[in-house]
Amino acid sequence: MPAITGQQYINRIDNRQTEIWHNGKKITSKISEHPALKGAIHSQAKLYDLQHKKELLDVMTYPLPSTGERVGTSFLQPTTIDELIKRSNMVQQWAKVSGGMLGRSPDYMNTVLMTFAASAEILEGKDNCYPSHLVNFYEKAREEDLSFTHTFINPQVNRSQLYFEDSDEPIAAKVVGENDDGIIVKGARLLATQGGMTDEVIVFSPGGITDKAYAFAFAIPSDTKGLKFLSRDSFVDGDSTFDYPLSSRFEELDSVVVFDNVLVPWERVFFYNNIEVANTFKSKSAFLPFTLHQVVSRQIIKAEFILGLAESIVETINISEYPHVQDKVAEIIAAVETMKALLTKAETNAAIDEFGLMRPELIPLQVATSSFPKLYPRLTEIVQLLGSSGMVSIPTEADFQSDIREDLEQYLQSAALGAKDRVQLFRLAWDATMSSFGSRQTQYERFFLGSPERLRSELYKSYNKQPHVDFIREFLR
Ligand SMILES: Cc1cc2nc3c(=O)[nH]c(=O)nc-3n(C[C@H](O)[C@H](O)[C@H](O)COP(=O)(O)OP(=O)(O)OC[C@H]3O[C@@H](n4cnc5c(N)ncnc54)[C@H](O)[C@@H]3O)c2cc1C
Repeated sequence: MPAITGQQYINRIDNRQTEIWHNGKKITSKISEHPALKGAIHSQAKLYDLQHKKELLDVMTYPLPSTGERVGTSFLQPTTIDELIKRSNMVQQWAKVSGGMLGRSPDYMNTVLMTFAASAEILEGKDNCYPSHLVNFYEKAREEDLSFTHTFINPQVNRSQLYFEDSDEPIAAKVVGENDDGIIVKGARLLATQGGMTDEVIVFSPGGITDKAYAFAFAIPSDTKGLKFLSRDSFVDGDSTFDYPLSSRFEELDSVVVFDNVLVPWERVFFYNNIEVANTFKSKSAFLPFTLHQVVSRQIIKAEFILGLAESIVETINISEYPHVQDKVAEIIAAVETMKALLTKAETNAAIDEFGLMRPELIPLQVATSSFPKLYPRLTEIVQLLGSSGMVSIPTEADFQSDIREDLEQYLQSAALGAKDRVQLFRLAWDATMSSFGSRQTQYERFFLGSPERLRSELYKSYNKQPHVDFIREFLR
């Protein structure tokens, strides 16, 4: 089955017996009908449907050389700059559906898996490493258009550098045994966004491993025996897209993943019991440049969404004449254009890497992704500052159908819009920046790639500063 449709995605997710716990209960209904999950699942289905739109076919899919069947572009291993740009066009096409709010649309993990498989030769000849398993799994995922959640970090128990887990029962997931069929994993991992609403979960060591029991990488179906997704409380307050324009459609949920003596079949183990590989595979692989390329492509759409939102508020209440308002919107414009310029530089300076991939230049992408955790909270703050009391003068759809409708229409009208349209706009601004959904978006942009300080430290370490130091030396001569 090549690139799937939305309905195929929904059927597959519903047919799985995935164990998801939500608000004190195990979900027993169809997952796609559960109030906390249905919005994001149906939005994700729309993404898959775009793969079949005639006019988008060449952006969203590509033909497999072996069979000619069309598969999703996010699986494409690019060998030319045109193919690299095709990848970012595809990411942006999907991101536009949610204004960039679906952080873990399937292209994110498809990209990650694509890079891991392209770099599988790193595992060749190493102890307890199975490069062919990784390549086979990538090909299966590409041909069946599988969707993924992932867990790359350990529970937040004690982050001191001196901490070693010594509890009798594992907390962080570790290998507790192996047999003819595979490895057995027990313990927990964080933080699977979309946990339960994907076909599979991909699990990689968090890095900085000193005990080989924690050194592993594998992928298993979401409904594997013993695997549980413990979801956080939902931020969906209702189905109305007028009242909750974003949370009703794009609430992805985040979950703790519990492995209760889960058997991972050998053919799904990429490596285990190898500390050196666990600590270096991601950094030696093509993971970083291509994942950041996906991330920046999406973040541009999100910044453009915020720009559109801010300017819509400005026009609606007619505040464009004030210099500080122009200054604030210009700040968002500068963010959008800077992010776009960085993406263009990364693509223009792409070059073939050691794995034969057309790799985007890393530094501009690191600059963009290490800036965005600071930029995004500021962009949402600007929306709040421009919207002022409008951000909370937001009656509901039901209010507009009640006896107070005439009052609302009279007193909540604005320079450019009637009351209902104005409130609809401000509810969107509220949901993007102030609701529990909006606050989580800010936290997501701050942390989803790792802590912002670590991103900037990586930029510091990888940037070639020497020419600039030489410049100063020359200058002082
Ligand atoms: C909304 C959201 C969705 C996410 N989705 C996913 C997902 O789908 N899959 C996934 O695997 N992960 C996901 N993550 C997890 C994300 O990767 C982590 O939040 C990130 O790596 C930071 O780890 P942490 O949350 O454990 O923070 P911690 O490491 O516990 O950090 C807490 C604080 O301590 C500081 N700190 C910790 N260690 C050090 C140190 N050594 N030196 C200096 N300061 C330190 C940090 O800077 C931070 O301020 C998600 C996170 C969020 C917020």
